[in-house]
Amino acid sequence: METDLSNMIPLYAGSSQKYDTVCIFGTGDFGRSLGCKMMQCGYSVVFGSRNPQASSLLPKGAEVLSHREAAQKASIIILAIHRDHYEFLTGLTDVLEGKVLVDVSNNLKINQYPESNAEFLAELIPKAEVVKAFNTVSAWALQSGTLDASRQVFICGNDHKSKEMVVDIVRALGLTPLDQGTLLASKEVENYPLQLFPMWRLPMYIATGLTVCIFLYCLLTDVIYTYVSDGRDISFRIAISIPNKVFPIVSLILLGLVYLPGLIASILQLYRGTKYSRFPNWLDHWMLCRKQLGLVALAFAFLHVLYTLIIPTRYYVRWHRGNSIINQIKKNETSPFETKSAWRTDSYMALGMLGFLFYVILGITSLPSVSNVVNWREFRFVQSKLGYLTLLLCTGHTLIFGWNKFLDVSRYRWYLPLPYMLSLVIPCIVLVIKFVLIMPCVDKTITQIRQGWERNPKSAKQSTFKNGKIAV
Ligand SMILES: NC(=O)C1=CN([C@@H]2O[C@H](COP(=O)(O)OP(=O)(O)OC[C@H]3O[C@@H](n4cnc5c(N)ncnc54)[C@H](OP(=O)(O)O)[C@@H]3O)[C@@H](O)[C@H]2O)C=CC1
Ligand SMILES: [Fe+3]
Repeated sequence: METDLSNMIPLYAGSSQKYDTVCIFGTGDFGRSLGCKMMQCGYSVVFGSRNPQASSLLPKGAEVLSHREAAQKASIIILAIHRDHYEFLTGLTDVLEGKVLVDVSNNLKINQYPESNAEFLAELIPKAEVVKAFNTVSAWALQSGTLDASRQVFICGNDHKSKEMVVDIVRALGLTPLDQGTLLASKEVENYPLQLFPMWRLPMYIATGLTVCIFLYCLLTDVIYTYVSDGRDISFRIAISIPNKVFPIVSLILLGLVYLPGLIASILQLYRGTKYSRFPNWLDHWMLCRKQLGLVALAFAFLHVLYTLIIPTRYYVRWHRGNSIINQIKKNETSPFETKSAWRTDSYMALGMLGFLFYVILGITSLPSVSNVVNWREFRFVQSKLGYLTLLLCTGHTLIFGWNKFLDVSRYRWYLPLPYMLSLVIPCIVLVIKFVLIMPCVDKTITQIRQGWERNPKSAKQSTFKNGKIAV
């Protein structure tokens, strides 16, 4: 920790607003940061340490005593020490009896021990009430003014009153308490800080897999095909031309994948005739990471826009343009103006720009700071209606870009479909299914099912009971 806490002056030192005394065991990074924050908020803090005299970095006004003396001064003891060192607590069983022990510890690996640290502590000191809290808040965040995500404090414990006491402290520190239930939940809570972007993992795997596959496909049908059939080296296309094919293809496929699980869910509900039946786990997980899929899709669309904007400045494009003008001058001819081509290029660009605008609106509304200020109906309107409109515009953009290229057999290299055609498969499937589902007769049944109607109530109840959980 770089900040010297010993120079920090508690905000409320000497003020009339004083809370209870809280004891913190351990004068390490976390103990010191939490202690300082608590003193700033009006708590008296007493530290319990192995070496009370040697602790020089502590905030001014903090009392440092031996573990036994410190524990006697407070009804809440926050254990800012690692689980491996908990054993010494057994020697303090008599003073810890009836006290609230707050376990803040984390592990180095997911499921490192068979039981959670909090459960281990509860077994070690059965006569104390153990509450798990603060483990997702970093010492750094406590010192530097908390970030939004680290403001949440997950709390779990078996005793309601003890949990309430911890909730009060959390609130007083300006943090947000989130009750996670009994100590049974502590294992999950301890795994939270060890999970790295859990909802981003699947979208990133899909995006990386698609990017690699489509890049190789374009490389094969463009650079390698030209080299093998004509002996020409057009490998320079690897830098801009091929990525600018890959980005829109991946973006459109990902956007299609954002809306596909919702449709699969509707079809499943129609087929089962009830909503009171769980979706398969893969579908649940897919639905949960739709926002992340959409944001990755937006990033790819953004790259496509950037790469397209720099096209006129490329050497190859400038050379090609100059060359064709010189050729026309040499032959003393002018290529005729084609209204059809003008219409085609203008309309695919117009659809592309509009599609991108809605894409950006979708991305912005999915940000928590924006989605928090719109109500559920507005959020659904943007994410569903505007989302399908975006998909429609972007699919239209790609269809017009492709135009009648698919009719030209010479374009099919090694009999493989044109790259842009790959991007259309999923979006077209999604749009067709959506079109069928919004037909009044189908839509009416889906709406009824979503309002709780069941085609076969008896069997639905049995399956709900069997699964022990109700799908919403
Ligand atoms: N650092 C962070 O950002 C976060 C930490 N945590 C958790 O907080 C706890 C403390 O972390 P942190 O402060 O970073 O760790 P440190 O290593 O900085 O501090 C741990 C403290 O525990 C005490 N200690 C060390 N060995 C023993 C022992 N054998 N017996 C008794 N006490 C001992 C020491 O205090 P003394 O010398 O005073 O006895 C030491 O300063 C950990 O469980 C960690 O998982 C949770 C969230 C975030
Ligand atoms: Fe495009």
